[in-house]
Amino acid sequence: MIVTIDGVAASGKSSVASGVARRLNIPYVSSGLLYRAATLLALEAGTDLGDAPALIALLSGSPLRLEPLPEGNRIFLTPVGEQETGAERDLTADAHTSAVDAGVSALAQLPELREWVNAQLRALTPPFVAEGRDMGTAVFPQAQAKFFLTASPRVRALRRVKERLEDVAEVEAALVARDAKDKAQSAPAADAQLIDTSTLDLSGVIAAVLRGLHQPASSDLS
Ligand SMILES: Nc1ncnc2c1ncn2[C@@H]1O[C@H](COP(=O)(O)OP(=O)(O)O)[C@@H](O)[C@H]1O
Ligand SMILES: Nc1ccn([C@H]2C[C@H](O)[C@@H](COP(=O)(O)OP(=O)(O)O)O2)c(=O)n1
Repeated sequence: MIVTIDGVAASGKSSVASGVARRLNIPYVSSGLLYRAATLLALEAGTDLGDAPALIALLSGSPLRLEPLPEGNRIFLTPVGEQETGAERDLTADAHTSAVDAGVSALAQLPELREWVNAQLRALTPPFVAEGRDMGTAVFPQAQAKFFLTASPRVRALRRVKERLEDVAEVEAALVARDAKDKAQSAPAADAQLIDTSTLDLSGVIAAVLRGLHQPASSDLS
């Protein structure tokens, strides 16, 4: 079984995917974490976020390992020279900074980078919950159940500042700008169930998804 949870930035995808996956006792997979880790490595290496061949070359020499932990995915890099020792660097926290937020959409619009991410996702063995932007459309169109989360920009910004202690108006503007840049790959699947999470708490959204696993496609659960 594959369940997809797509949605706009900070709509609750990873928290909801984690909660649903734990209830179903299966892993969940964060596709955004792969885009974020690639962006972090590019920023650190000074690689142009629009230069697909240079990015692919950088990533080919930077072995990444996505660990689909139920309580939150983590991503690890084996740094150059550490292949023998097996020592890894945990990139997860550094992949969630405002600098990565600001750069990730440029990299994510490159077809070569999307293929790099998608190949890793398609190599995974089901069952799992996959979350991102295009899980139910481009990557796993065959998924058994698909969801698309939205929430108003202000609600999403208020949720994010609880994590990062930044200015709400600035965070809201950055979220809206990123939604616009990610629009091409962020359309809901025709058979996705839409959930507006603006007035639901996390357990309410998880419950709506669990109910929706048994609903016909294309119903509005909000
Ligand atoms: N329905 C909700 N009600 C309240 N807070 C939520 C809800 N959904 C998510 N959150 C909180 O909002 C923040 C962003 O959620 P997250 O799962 O990281 O979103 P995304 O993966 O879409 O970026 C997190 O701090 C999370 O705990
Ligand atoms: N399937 C995906 C997942 C993420 N992306 C891109 C677009 C997003 O701005 C970044 C980061 O995604 P992520 O899901 O981690 O971001 P948010 O938690 O929603 O802020 O990656 C994508 O293009 N396709």
